[in-house]
Amino acid sequence: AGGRIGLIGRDATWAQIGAGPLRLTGGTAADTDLSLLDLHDSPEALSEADLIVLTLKSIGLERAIEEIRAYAAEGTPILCLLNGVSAVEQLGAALPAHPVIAGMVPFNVVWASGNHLHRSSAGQLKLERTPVSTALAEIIAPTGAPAELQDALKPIQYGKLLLNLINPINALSGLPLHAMLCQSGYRRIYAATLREALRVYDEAGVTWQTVGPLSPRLVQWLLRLPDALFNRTLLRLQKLDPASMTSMAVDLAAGRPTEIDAITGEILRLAAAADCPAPINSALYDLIKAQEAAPTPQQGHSAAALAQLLRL
Ligand SMILES: NC(=O)C1=CN([C@@H]2O[C@H](COP(=O)(O)OP(=O)(O)OC[C@H]3O[C@@H](n4cnc5c(N)ncnc54)[C@H](OP(=O)(O)O)[C@@H]3O)[C@@H](O)[C@H]2O)C=CC1
Ligand SMILES: CC(C)(CO)C(=O)C(=O)O
Repeated sequence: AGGRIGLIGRDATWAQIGAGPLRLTGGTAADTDLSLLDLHDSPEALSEADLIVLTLKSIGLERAIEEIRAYAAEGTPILCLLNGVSAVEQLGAALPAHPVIAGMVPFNVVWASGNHLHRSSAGQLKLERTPVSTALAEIIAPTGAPAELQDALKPIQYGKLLLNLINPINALSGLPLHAMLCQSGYRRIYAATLREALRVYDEAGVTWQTVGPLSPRLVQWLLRLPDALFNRTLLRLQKLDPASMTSMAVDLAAGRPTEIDAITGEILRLAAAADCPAPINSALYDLIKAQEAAPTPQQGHSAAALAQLLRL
C-alpha cells in the first residue's frame, strides 16, 4: 500500500530468495519487486521501525525479545502473529515498554521454490483492535487483503489452536495437508485429537471462538464422513490447494525443532491444570519430541501405523 516495509532475516533466507522479484501467489498476492522492500540481515534495523511485526517460530521468541530490547526504540508497538496462545503474554512480560498487539493468521503459506511464497488456503488476518492496528488495517485495506479487527484475540487464538492440533499429525504423515485429509484414517486421528482437546477446554473453562467456516464441535463429526462425501464438502470449504503443508511438517522435514510446546504442549498444560486426561495429545507430543531428537526425522507414518502408536 505504499508504506516502507523492512524485512529482518538471516543470510540463508536472502540467499534462497536471490535477487527477486519475490513471487507471492495465492489469495490476492502479487509479484513483488524486492526493491520495494528494505532487506536487513541485522536486528539493528529494528531501531528504524514504527511497528515491529513478529513472524517467527515460538522457539526463536527468546532471542527476538533480546534483540528488540537491545535495538528497538522504547514504545515501538509489536504485532505478534505467532501461533499458540502464550507469545503475547511472554512479550508483554519481557518488554513492558512496548505495547503488544495480538494477531492471528488463519491461512497456510508455503515456500513453493526459492523466491516464491504461496498462500495455499483461505481466511482473513485477524488483529486485536487498538489505535495502531486500526491504522494498519486502513493502510492495508486497498491491497485487497483486508485485516479484520476484533475486540478480544485470546478466544480466537484458542480457536486457532484447535486447528493447529493437526500440525503434529501432518508432520508425522509427511504428506501435504490436502492429500492427508483425503484419507479417512488420518481424519479419524485428527477427530480424536480434537475431541480430546475440546473436553480439556470444557474442563479447564477455556473461552474460545470458532476459526474457519465450521465449529470444531461439528468438524470432529464431519471428519468421520466417508472419503467421497467429506472430500466434496468440508475439504472444499477449506479451499486448501495441493501445496498446503503445515508449518510443523516443514520444520520436521528440515530437521528443525518444532513449535510442539506452543501447540500440543498448551493442551497438555491445560489438561494437567484441570486434571483431565489427554492421552492422544500426549502421545503425539512424545512422538514429535522423539522425531526432533532423531538423527533423521521419520515422516511418512501411514494412518494405520500412527493410529496404532496412538492406541486408537
Ligand atoms: N506457515 C504457515 O502457514 C503459518 C504459520 N503460522 C505461524 O507463524 C509463525 C511463523 O511461521 P512461518 O512463517 O511458517 O515460520 P518460518 O520458520 O518459515 O519463518 C520464520 C523465519 O524467521 C527467521 N527468524 C527467526 N528468528 C529470527 C531473528 N531473531 N532474526 C531474524 N530472522 C529470524 C527464521 O530464520 P531461521 O530459519 O534461520 O531461524 C525464518 O526464516 C509461527 O508461529 C507459525 O506457527 C501461522 C499461520 C500459518
Ligand atoms: C496450516 C495452518 C494454517 C493450520 O494448521 C497453520 O497455522 C500452520 O501451518 O501452522
